[in-house]
Amino acid sequence: MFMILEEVYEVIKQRIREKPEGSYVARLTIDDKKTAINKICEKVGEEATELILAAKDDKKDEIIYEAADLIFHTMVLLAYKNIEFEELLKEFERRKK
Ligand SMILES: N=c1c2ncn([C@@H]3O[C@H](COP(=O)(O)OP(=O)(O)OP(=O)(O)O)[C@@H](O)[C@H]3O)c2ncn1[C@@H]1O[C@H](COP(=O)(O)O)[C@@H](O)[C@H]1O
Repeated sequence: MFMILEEVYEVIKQRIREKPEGSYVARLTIDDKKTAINKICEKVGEEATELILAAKDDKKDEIIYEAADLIFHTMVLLAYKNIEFEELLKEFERRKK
């Protein structure tokens, strides 16, 4: 089940690399580095706010939807910074008690 995150991460990396037409990730990352990182960070902030609002409204479906949006945009940020998914997993492993 967790494999899906890794699969999406690989697609995100491919979109950043090849910038195919019609790709949301390509649209978010196509500009010069400063603009791209600003656009990605703005989405991360926006999705975090939407998740907070959903949590406060106590609407389970919306919480799940907004959490997925936030995780997705966080993955775009990590991939754009050339961080491997494996490196994120290792950090969780390191924290495991
Ligand atoms: N998981 C996602 C995913 N989650 C959310 N989103 C997009 O993130 C955006 C969320 O922003 P908002 O909630 O603000 O909605 P919006 O108003 O439409 O957003 P904006 O266009 O204004 O930025 C939407 O446009 C969603 O389509 C995603 N877009 C793509 N993916 C995955 O990423 C892969 C690559 O996508 P493309 O780059 O589009 O090929 C796909 O195969 C999917 O697996």
